[in-house]
Amino acid sequence: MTPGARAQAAIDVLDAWQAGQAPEQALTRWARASRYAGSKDRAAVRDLVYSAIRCARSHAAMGQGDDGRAMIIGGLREAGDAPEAVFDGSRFAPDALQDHERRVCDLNALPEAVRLDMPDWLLPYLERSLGPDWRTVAAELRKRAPVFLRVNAAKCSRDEAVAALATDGIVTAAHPLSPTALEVVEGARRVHLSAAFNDGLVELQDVASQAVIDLTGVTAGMRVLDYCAGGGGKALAMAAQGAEVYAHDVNQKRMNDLPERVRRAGVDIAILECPGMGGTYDMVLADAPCSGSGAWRRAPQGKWDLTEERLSELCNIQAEILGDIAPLVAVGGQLVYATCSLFDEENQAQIEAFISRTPGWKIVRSQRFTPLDGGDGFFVAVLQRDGVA
Ligand SMILES: C[S@@+](CC[C@H](N)C(=O)[O-])C[C@H]1O[C@@H](n2cnc3c(N)ncnc32)[C@H](O)[C@@H]1O
Repeated sequence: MTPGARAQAAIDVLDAWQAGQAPEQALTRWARASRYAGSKDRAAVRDLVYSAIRCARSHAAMGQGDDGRAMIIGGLREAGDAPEAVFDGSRFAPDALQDHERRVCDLNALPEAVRLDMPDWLLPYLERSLGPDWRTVAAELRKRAPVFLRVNAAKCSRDEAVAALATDGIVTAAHPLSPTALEVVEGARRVHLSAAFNDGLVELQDVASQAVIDLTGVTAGMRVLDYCAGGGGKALAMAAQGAEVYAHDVNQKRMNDLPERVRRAGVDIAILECPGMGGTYDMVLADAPCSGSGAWRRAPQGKWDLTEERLSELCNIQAEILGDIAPLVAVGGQLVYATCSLFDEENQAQIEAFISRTPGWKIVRSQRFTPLDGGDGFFVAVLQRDGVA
């Protein structure tokens, strides 16, 4: 496909997104209807679409409109490319620029929320939660996230994983945020096809997500319940440390891929429908449903979908989950609460509210990561239940 044809495809997908389709669904529909598109074309269209969604407000403004076409024009302008070269009206390419679309608009001249690609209502939340860093963090969320791998300590060392990945042309570098983390420097699209991945030496997992597991202090032999296991990323990381891991999720379907991931990793994880039936645990992890604001580089549609009402609903669900899991922690055991949110309401404030309404608990440690640390934004708090185990 020509650059113009790829741009037109991205415009169609973005228009479908604006009409209410999820980006992945819109991309899949486009790909099914466009059998001529090769893997490089599909990857290029996906990149255009996700860059546009991350920067939807600013790029639309820079493209003098509010639709997919304007977003792609604006994106080209921010990248320093001339939109006229792509919007030339040739076969399969978008129509040539209209007069109003030729007006150049500088990113720095846009209002703050537009320039930072945030809904207006979110700015005070970001400022309150992140302090003086908030603008830098918001600007970072406009960029594409790096790809990280977790080395499966149950199967190999970090150096062995680096060497195995290199045989498939995947270049990685150790990341300082976690001793298990590798950042993919070259060949990210080949990871799924590599022998290292298929033999379970590595898993795709954000570096901050790995650092959260490091901070739990999980050790071999610990009986651990992952109460909100989802795809099982954190459950797998804890099992790789030798813990006896039980996985639960209110939505069982979210764990559909877990048995295959467990097999690949060469670990054991028991899937539980009713975690209360299993007695108490040394550690219960709640990687709670949240705004996902720390991961808006990867799932940027989330920042446009979130509303104040939804945020407050999520805070209520998190408080409920904390109340549900507290009795599952053994006396003297630990409750680990984590979110991939940047907002204080879902993080420290949530934990402080839990401590103040639930006697018998203390905060052992808590930490927040932002994309300025390299990975996704994350929060983790480790709480201890009073008493002798
Ligand atoms: C952030 S995701 C978990 C991601 C996962 N831990 C990982 O590392 O891949 C949150 C999960 O919590 C689940 N969830 C939501 N409400 C829940 C509840 N009340 N009890 C248990 N799980 C819940 C959701 O289905 C979702 O899979």
